Amino acid sequence: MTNAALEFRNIDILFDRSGRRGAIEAALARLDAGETREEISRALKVTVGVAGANLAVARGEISVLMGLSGSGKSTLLRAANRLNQPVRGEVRIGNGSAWLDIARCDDDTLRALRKTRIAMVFQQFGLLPWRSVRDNVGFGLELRDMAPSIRKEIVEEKLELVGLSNWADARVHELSGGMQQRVGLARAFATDADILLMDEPFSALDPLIRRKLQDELMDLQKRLKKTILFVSHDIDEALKIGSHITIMREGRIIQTGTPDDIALRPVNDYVAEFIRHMNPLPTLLASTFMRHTQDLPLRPDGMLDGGTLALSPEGRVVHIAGQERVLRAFQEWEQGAVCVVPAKMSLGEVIALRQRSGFPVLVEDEGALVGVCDDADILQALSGERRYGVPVL
Ligand SMILES: Nc1ncnc2c1ncn2[C@@H]1O[C@H](COP(=O)(O)OP(=O)(O)OP(=O)(O)O)[C@@H](O)[C@H]1O
Repeated sequence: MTNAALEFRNIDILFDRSGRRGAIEAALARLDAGETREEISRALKVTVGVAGANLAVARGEISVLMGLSGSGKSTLLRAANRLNQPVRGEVRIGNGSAWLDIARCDDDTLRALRKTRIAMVFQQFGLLPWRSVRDNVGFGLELRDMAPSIRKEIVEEKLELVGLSNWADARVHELSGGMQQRVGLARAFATDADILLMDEPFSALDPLIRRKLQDELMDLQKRLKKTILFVSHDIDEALKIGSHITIMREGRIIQTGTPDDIALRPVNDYVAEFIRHMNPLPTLLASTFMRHTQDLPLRPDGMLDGGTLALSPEGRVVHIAGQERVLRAFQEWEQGAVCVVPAKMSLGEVIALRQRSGFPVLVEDEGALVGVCDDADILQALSGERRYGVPVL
């Protein structure tokens, strides 16, 4: 990938529990010979944290590492700022026109990268409880010896960004978990690092706050265009915020793809099993479960004829281009209106519109009619049949 901000190439990360010289080399030889993590652990007391990982994270995207506990997500993430040192492979970061290998660069370069390019947000916030919110947000800048006046300006701006301006003088321990996590976000944004590493930053929060912070993160990311590598063990979170998702199992990458790739084209049963447990309502988009117009029987009266939206009796089509207009359409609801929705509308919203209107929901893309969602399509999407060809039950 040419526009990658961060790239892992053939990464192996091993942890030696034996203390014996040569244990890592012996483990690598067994790994190359195809032995499993379990076999290597038993024979040599070496844990394979990550094996043969390749991943490119594009500039400005949120890339999510996803998998069960112990699958190697945090270990791979931590290689991005060398909190974990790979025994083989490269961790490449773009540096103007050249590439730097974080896994092998000298300590001064590493320190500089950590100060200016890569910031980390931890699950447990990593805040200093005795300091004020303001001083926590400015902590990274303080370490960089930034002049207090400039620091103050940046800190105020980031506090405003995460909606905590009124809490600047409070001590961190006075804040709720969700607010503390916002302080963590503001601190990461304040460093001006272009790459953010986030290790399950929201997992300690209750579901409502968690969803709100996910929305805020997506919004901030759109505005600030950071490159974010995000660890999660929650498939719904991954599908919601990730532009790419990487599924890991026992230290290995099983699949990397867009949310659609993962949800609609899982490479094996292991990935499909995750998808089986996702909540499809906010995740599946109309484009993924509609029936395409070319697959519909054409009607001589022209109702679904021709592939454009000039298709229904006057005043009975409601154009809905986005969330805001869905809500408005709900308020000014015209009974019996046929809904035309964009291809990016979620299953949950399509169901609500289908329910209100009493008609199948039509799907448009760039002004052309591309598909229709009727009850059968909706039920198939809910049951998982349309997603990967296998019913849930
Ligand atoms: N510093 C370490 N020393 C020894 N073993 C480690 C170390 N860090 C990770 N491991 C091991 O590497 C494997 C992968 O762990 P890792 O923390 O990356 O998994 P994870 O997918 O992030 O799990 P979780 O969701 O529970 O955080 C595990 O077997 C773990 O015990």
